[in-house]
Amino acid sequence: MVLKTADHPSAFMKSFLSQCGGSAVIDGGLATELERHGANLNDPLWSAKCLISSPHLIRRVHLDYLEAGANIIISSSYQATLQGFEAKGFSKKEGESLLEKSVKIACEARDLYYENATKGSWDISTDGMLTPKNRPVLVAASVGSYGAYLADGSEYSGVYGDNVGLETLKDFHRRRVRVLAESGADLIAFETIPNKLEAQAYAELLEEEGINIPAWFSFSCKDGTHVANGDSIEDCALVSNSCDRVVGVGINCTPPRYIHGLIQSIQTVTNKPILVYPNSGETYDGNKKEWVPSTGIADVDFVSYVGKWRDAGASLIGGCCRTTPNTIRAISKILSKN
Ligand SMILES: C[S+](C)CC[C@H](N)C(=O)O
Ligand SMILES: N[C@@H](CCS)C(=O)O
Ligand SMILES: [Zn+2]
Repeated sequence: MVLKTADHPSAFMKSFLSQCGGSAVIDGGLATELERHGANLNDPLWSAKCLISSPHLIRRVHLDYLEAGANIIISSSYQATLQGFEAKGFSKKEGESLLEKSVKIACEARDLYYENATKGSWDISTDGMLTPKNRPVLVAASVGSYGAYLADGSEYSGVYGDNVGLETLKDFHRRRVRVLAESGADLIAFETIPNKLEAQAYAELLEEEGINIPAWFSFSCKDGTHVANGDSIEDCALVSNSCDRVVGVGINCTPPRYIHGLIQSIQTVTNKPILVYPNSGETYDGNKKEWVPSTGIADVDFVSYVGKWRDAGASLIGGCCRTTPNTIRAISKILSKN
C-alpha cells in the first residue's frame, strides 16, 4: 500500500491512521534485537555501529517487526550523528551516506515485506490479524537526542549543562535532520527527547530548514507528569503545537507504569495524535551500557496495559528498549480487535 504525503501534514497522519483501522502499531526495540542477534553495541555509536559492521542484521530486525505487525518501522539512525561518525574517522560525506543508509535499509525491508506478501495468497492470518498485502507501512527516520550522542545515558537525565543552549542544540542537529528529511523516509521520529529545550530546538529547525516531511516528538519521562529533566510533560507537548509539521506527540523509552497518566496530561494541551512506545520498565546504566531490573513496581505485563492506553487516547502504540517482536505481535493482536 502506497501512502502519499498529503498537502497538509495532519491530513497525512489522519489518513494513515484511518487506513490502519484507527490505531497504528509502532515497532519495538531495534538495538535490543540487534543485541539478541549477537551485535556488541558497547560503543559510542551504539546501534548505529551496525550501519558499518552489520547492515544485514538491521534489515533482518526491521523485517521481523514488520512480520510481527508493525505499521511504522524506525530507522537505525538513533545514535547516528555526523559528529559521532567524524570521531570514528569518517568524512562528512561518508557520515551523510551512513545516515541515508539507515533509511535505505528500512525501505528495503519494507519492499521485501511487500514482495513476500504478494507471493502469499492470504488476506487474513490464522489468528485473525490482517496480513501483509493491505497493511500500510511507514518508514520513520530516527533522530535521537543530543543526550544519546553523549553515549552516557544522558537521554534519561536531560541535563546537558549550562554550555548547551538552544543554538548549540540546533547546530548539532541541523545537517543531520536535513539529510534524513531528504533520504526517502516518510517522517522523522524525534525520539527520547529529555527536556523542553531540545523540543524547541527541533521545532525551530523544522521551520528554519523548511523540512517538508512530517515529524513526531517523543519524550523520555521520569514519572507520570514530567520528562526526564523535570520539565512538565504539558509544557513539552505544547511546543509541538507551534509546528504544523509535527503530526504526533508522545512518549518513548519510559516505564509502562507512567504511560497512562502521561497520555492524560498530553491530552489536556494538544489535539495531535498521541503515540506511546514504552520500554520494558528496566533502568539503563549508561556507564556499563546495560539494562538493570528496576526496584519498585513491576512492569512485567506490558501488553496488558495496551487496551487502557488506547482507550485513554493513544492512537500509535509500540515498544522501545527491551521489547521484542513478540511484544509487537501481542500489541498488534490487541489493536486489531476493535
Ligand atoms: C536509549 S539508550 C539505551 C541508548 C544508548 C546510550 N545513548 C548509550 O550510548 O549508552
Ligand atoms: N529507536 C531506538 C530507540 C532507543 S531509545 C531503538 O529502538 O533502539
Ligand atoms: Zn528505548
